[in-house]
Amino acid sequence: MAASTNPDLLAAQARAALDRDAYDYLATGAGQEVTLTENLAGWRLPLRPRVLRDVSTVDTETSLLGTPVAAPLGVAPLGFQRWFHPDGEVATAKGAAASLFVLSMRATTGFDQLTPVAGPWWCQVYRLQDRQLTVETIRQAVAAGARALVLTVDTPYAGEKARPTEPPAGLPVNALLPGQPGWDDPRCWVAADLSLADIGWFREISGLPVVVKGVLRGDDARECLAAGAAAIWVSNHGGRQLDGAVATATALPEVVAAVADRAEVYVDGGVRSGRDVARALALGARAAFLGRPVAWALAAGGVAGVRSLLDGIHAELWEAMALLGCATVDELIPDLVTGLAQ
Ligand SMILES: Cc1cc2nc3c(=O)[nH]c(=O)nc-3n(C[C@H](O)[C@H](O)[C@H](O)COP(=O)(O)O)c2cc1C
Ligand SMILES: CCCCCCC(=O)C(=O)O
Repeated sequence: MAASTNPDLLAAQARAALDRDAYDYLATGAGQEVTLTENLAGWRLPLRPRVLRDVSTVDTETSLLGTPVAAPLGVAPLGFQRWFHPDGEVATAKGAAASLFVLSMRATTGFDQLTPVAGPWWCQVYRLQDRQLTVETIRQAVAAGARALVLTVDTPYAGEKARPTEPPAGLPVNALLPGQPGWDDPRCWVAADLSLADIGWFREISGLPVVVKGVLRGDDARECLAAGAAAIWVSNHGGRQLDGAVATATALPEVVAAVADRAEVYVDGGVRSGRDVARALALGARAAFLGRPVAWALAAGGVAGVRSLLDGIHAELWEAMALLGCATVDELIPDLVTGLAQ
């Protein structure tokens, strides 16, 4: 079982538990994996703790689009989770029940098995080439209790990966979609003509807030908000799309400045500790999401592995806040990492 947040240890445990293809699919970045590496480096921002602050109580609670959460962290959408563990998304959702869980549209488990075990959850979506299939899937997500849609916008085409990613025959790669179409069915490929107008379309057909995931620029963030987005998620898909794209820790301040408190901003990519979550919040994010570490923990330890990882990250965040001199998440401000006033 994974008993640590140490990313090297978790990755080694996952490597031991998985076959080579599954491990490579999980680990890979796009191109020469420059962005994959830069995402990690981006968070190595020196911390500037305040001392002589009253941290006799430290409160990590916040809310995400109105949903109260014990800590400002969540599980990023990860496709094909039954490739990593027989219980796949069900195990992850159980392990993450105290956090926010985002279900991938490329899930390998149907809504019916997932919703009885999940805490609060959002559903990640693409606009598929078949609009009707998209609509029917979203109607099911709404009926199953999704509290928001996370529209991924950085994947008009899948970035060419450094390592093989072909899922094994028999893995139900479209388990959420009516009829469970196969991997090679063009109706389920992502629509490459996705536009700002689709943000309003997703909101209308679902009645849910739409979080736009995959934004790296302030001007794009402003346009998404004007088009009806409820929140912006700074992401480069964990370095799996455009290799060379800016690290998310570097992109975050520009997006936060452009959004200017009009909406919540989230971030993922290379977040590996509670200290990284504290850095993300100091730079203006409302929450940080974890991708690969959750899948490593799932592969190595199933439900208990995921729970242990998220509890560990939460504990690290608590400690980081206490030692930074912050009693609440609102006290995590840019000065603590940049030396610049808010
Ligand atoms: C194995 C794997 C599968 C992923 N599947 C999806 C997906 O289905 N939809 C999506 O929007 N992002 C997907 N992502 C991107 C993650 O949601 C997230 O942006 C990224 O993993 C964060 O970086 P990190 O892995 O360094 O934490 C996937 C990432 C990985 C590693
Ligand atoms: C390599 C194509 C699979 C796409 C579905 C999951 C995903 O987004 C990923 O990055 O992997």
